[in-house]
Amino acid sequence: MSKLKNDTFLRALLRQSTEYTPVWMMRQAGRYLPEYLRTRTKARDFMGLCKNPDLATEATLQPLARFPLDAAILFSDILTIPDAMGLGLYFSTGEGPKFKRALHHEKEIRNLIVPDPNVHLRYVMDAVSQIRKALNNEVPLIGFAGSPFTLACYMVEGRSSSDFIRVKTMLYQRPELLHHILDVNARAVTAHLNAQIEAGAQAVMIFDSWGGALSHAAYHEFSLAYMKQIVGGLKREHDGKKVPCIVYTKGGGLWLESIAAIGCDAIGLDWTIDIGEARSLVGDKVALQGNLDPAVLFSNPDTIRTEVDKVLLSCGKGSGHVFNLGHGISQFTEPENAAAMVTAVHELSRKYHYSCG
Ligand SMILES: Cc1c2[nH]c(c1CCC(=O)O)Cc1[nH]c(c(CCC(=O)O)c1C)Cc1[nH]c(c(CCC(=O)O)c1C)Cc1[nH]c(c(C)c1CCC(=O)O)C2
Repeated sequence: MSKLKNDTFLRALLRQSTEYTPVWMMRQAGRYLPEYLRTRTKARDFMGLCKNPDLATEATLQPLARFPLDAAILFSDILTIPDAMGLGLYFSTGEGPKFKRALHHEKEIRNLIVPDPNVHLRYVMDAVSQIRKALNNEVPLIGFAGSPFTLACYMVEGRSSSDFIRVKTMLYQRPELLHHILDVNARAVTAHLNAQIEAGAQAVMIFDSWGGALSHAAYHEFSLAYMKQIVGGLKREHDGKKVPCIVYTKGGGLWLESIAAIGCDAIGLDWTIDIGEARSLVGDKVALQGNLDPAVLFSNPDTIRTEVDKVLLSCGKGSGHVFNLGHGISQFTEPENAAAMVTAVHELSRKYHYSCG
């Protein structure tokens, strides 16, 4: 396998020196791009896009054609795993994801099985290999999955929720039942990420979008413990290269030291914590990824530049930082403002890196 032309992102995740701070954006392929909306009309719906490797490749490459990003992320969704478990994922316009067969009864929960990623999620692996070919070693490809707890939120609620009443009721009333779901999910996510690594993903990220809704104790028991199990079961090397792993808990700012201790290479930060403070909490144990408030991109290029510099300044000199938004880019973002962020990171970050010469 030939050499990556731009491996800045992978080096930063491994806390090796780089000339500038690499940058990508969570949800970088998506509805804020008019070309994505055009691609979406070629499929019946969003899942039709995910399940068609040609279209998934097209969508993955769109943000890279516009912005000089330092990494690509597989176009897919965290909910492909519960879909492969037979829960019947669908998206109704304006309402987000839903499941036809949410987990309402104990029998359904006891019958859950870990899907074979190379059979039931073959379309994801096909997309990964096709995207790798199309990227032609320009930048690395990130594979991903949801955390066991975040997946359980959707599987039990059956849809997005603002209060997670069902899953939290289960957590306190039938903890052993939730633990069963989480254990199946952790095994499914491990197998899914390892299959993505074998298909060509050069780094992986676990999205724990709802772990931050838990209490301190419940987060450790019901979310972090299962992410630790996954991290421990990942293939950390493929084709002679290290495959770094990023763990992102939205709202996880209070738990950074425990997250850093599970063996991941990097922690994704949302925008609520000061990145310099995060650095002093975790020391040089892990790299950090983040953490501009996505709402900054609703402003203008000058303000964006100022806000980017604040994050870089707080992070300080040295290696181990991947610039990103603190959560996914909003569908209402002007693409020009995303461009301004990427340019600002590349230009302003050079002064924070020690030159190798
Ligand atoms: C919770 C979650 C989901 N999916 C994901 C998460 C974790 C990250 C987070 O917290 O945002 C992760 C995800 N979803 C998508 C990606 C693709 C890669 C990328 O560009 O980052 C990734 C990494 C595509 C997508 N996933 C989805 C879209 C929009 C679908 C469309 O075209 O209408 C995209 C581009 C749909 C989706 N999928 C999900 C929701 C809640 C929705 C609706 C979101 C909304 O309406 O804003 C579940």
